[in-house]
Amino acid sequence: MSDMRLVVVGAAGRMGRALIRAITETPGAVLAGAIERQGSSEIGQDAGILAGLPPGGVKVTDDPLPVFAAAEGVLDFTSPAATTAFASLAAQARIVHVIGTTGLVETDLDKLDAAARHAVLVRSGNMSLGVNLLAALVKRAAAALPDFDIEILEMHHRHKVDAPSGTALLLGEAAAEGRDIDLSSSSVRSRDGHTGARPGGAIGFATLRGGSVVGEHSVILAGPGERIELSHKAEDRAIFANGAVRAALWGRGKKPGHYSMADVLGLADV
Ligand SMILES: NC(=O)C1=CN([C@@H]2O[C@H](COP(=O)(O)OP(=O)(O)OC[C@H]3O[C@@H](n4cnc5c(N)ncnc54)[C@H](OP(=O)(O)O)[C@@H]3O)[C@@H](O)[C@H]2O)C=CC1
Ligand SMILES: O=C(O)C1=N[C@H](C(=O)O)C[C@H](O)C1
Repeated sequence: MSDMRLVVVGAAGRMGRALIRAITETPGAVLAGAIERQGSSEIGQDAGILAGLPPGGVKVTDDPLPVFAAAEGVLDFTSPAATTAFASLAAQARIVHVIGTTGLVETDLDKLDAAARHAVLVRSGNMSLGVNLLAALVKRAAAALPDFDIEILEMHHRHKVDAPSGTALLLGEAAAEGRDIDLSSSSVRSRDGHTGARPGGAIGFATLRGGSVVGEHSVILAGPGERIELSHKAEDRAIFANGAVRAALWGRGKKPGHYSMADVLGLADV
């Protein structure tokens, strides 16, 4: 089979550059395009150079249509507005759309579901192997300890714009699934002032931002007289980028649908 032709959107971003490196290093994948927003100072730049590699001949452009038409997959770690627009283009081109963008709201997810009727879409708040395994462990722990309080703590770099992180929400969903409860009606997103005692069965979120932290998450299960902490620390964005490339290769030839990283990694039934 020929190498899978992949496009990176948001190519000049922190993840965009990591994705270009991951594609270049992965056998079976080849960089077929690099997209940035109109007006970006990186338009016309060689994507390899942008990612700290030797020049590879793919220039950054702001016109996704012809690039998607000649590709088989797109890797997208941008913003909710950009991702919903790219989803419609990827669906028209019938190419695999791997989405790492976080901060998506219900109306965005409806648009992604519509796109997934025509093309393969793989989306996860965290594309790393470690976090997806952690989610499976959290689901089990939450089910095994129904009376323990669950709190999710995360820290990210100072540039992150959404909270709680996509990973924190993914871990919250795993805990809620383990308890057979609905996350949106059980979560406590912030606390300030006289909050009253902790509601039983709540899943709490706490957010820290600062410096250059790539991503750290802890799920704390607190019971009477003892506490369990399940944690993941990301040290390099390559773990997310490698997961995204793996997802694209997995999605090649699959039926249209909205898939998760747990599907890609075979963890969906763990
Ligand atoms: N699921 C996962 O495993 C991971 C998810 N993420 C998520 O990925 C997203 C991006 O993170 P990060 O790389 O740190 O952010 P950056 O801001 O560094 O990168 C985003 C890039 O997308 C570009 N962009 C925005 N809109 C468009 C558009 N319409 N067309 C083309 N390019 C566009 C931005 O350009 P400009 O700067 O000009 O706006 C920027 O270069 C976030 O939502 C983050 O939470 C991050 C890491 C892992
Ligand atoms: O914005 C980031 O950097 C990250 N975003 C994702 C999230 O919101 O969880 C994944 C990772 O933690 C890094």
